[in-house]
Amino acid sequence: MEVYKIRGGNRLKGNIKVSGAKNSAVALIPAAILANSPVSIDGLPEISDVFTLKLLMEEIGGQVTFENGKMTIDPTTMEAMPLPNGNVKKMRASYYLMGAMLGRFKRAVVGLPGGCFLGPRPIDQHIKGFEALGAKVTNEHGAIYLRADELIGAKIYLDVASVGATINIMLAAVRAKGRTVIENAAKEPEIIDVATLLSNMGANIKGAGTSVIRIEGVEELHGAQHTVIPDRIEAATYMIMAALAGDGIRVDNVIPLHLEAVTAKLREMGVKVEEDEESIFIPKTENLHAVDAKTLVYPGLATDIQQPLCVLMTQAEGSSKVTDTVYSARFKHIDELRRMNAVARVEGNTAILTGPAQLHGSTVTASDLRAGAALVLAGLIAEGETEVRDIYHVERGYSDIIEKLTALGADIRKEVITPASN
Ligand SMILES: CC(=O)N[C@H]1[C@@H](OP(=O)(O)OP(=O)(O)OC[C@H]2O[C@@H](n3ccc(=O)[nH]c3=O)[C@H](O)[C@@H]2O)O[C@H](CO)[C@@H](O)[C@@H]1O
Ligand SMILES: C=C(OP(=O)(O)O)C(=O)O
Repeated sequence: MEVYKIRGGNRLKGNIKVSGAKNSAVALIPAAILANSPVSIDGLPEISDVFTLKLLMEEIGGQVTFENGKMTIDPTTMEAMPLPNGNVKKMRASYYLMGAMLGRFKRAVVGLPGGCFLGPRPIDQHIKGFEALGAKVTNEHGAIYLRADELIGAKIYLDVASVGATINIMLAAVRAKGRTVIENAAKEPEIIDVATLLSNMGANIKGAGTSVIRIEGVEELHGAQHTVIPDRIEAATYMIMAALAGDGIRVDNVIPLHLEAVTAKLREMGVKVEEDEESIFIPKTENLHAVDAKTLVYPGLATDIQQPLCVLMTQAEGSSKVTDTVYSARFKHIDELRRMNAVARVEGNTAILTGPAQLHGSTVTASDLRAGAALVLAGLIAEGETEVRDIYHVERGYSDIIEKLTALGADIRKEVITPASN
């Protein structure tokens, strides 16, 4: 089993470069299925979700190269191969194969996705959208079967502003006949990024990034070149790390606008955040104040940053509260932080953390991606050694994390431990 071993207490300094956004990358790659010639995507993060998608593109017959963050996907030889099991289960966003394959082939078989368990994660809104476009959708032994004679544009009101449902419906609707209108669409920057690639492929999409997206279906989509936007969640994680353990850290390759909610919350806690055009500098933080926070859909504070933010709250003077309104059970990290001496508890969909607490190194387990990131941050400020287990979750979303943190002065390494030392 691979683990991270972190010796806490080092002060960190220097520049850290954010990689391309996971939540864009995992939709941009399946979008290539819709083209009739190769699609190239630059700036992709080297994370397991991207490697898994490369395998999935190949499983359905695509020719794929991936070098130095650039993936070129030739979709011309792809077929509507059923994907009921296997790689689709390793990640959440394999659900985008449903929309993209339905758009291109008018049929698909895709196993229900894996990914982070954050409490229930239904895909009913995706399915409602596909059905509205004319697909027959059934769940057979844990795989979703989608079939349509033709896709016809429709008006779809999402009951929840779901990122995945918005993108998935967009992927199918760009090849439907006529106009699709998605109302109460999610507004996350990754949706704009995917719409930009699709538009460059010849799609007709208006309103991405607002709550109403209008799509006029087209007969064909062609190849295109695209560069993925920076990962705002990775950036926010490193901003929090800078506030916890930094003696001056510049986070490079960011779009500050995408980070407004986290920047505001950090400032409220007493962190100095100096924004530049494409970077953010955080000088050494002296005193942290307790705050209350609530996760919301974009442009609110992202649920994906709630778990790392909890670590900062353990270091703030007083009692902080963070309520997760998107995933009410996303608190598995709290028990692990308590093992490290954090003073924290969960009440309903709210975590309450009292600080400042001197964290102690411990053996802890990452229950999901951002819980893992939170435990890495906690390990960096803990007294003694922390061992983080189940790091495969972390590697779904943080490109070169060991190299990036080591370059700032962190004492973190990956080790293989044998079951005997469990
Ligand atoms: C690959 C990817 O982009 N993952 C992100 C995406 O996940 P994902 O797209 O899966 O999350 P959604 O935006 O769909 O989920 C938002 C909320 O809507 C609910 N819901 C969603 C779909 C549905 O059909 N029915 C339903 O009830 C969910 O349970 C959740 O409470 O957005 C989440 C919320 O910002 C982030 O945490 C994930 O990092
Ligand atoms: C929950 C996350 O990812 P996914 O939706 O891919 O599981 C995340 O990125 O924090």
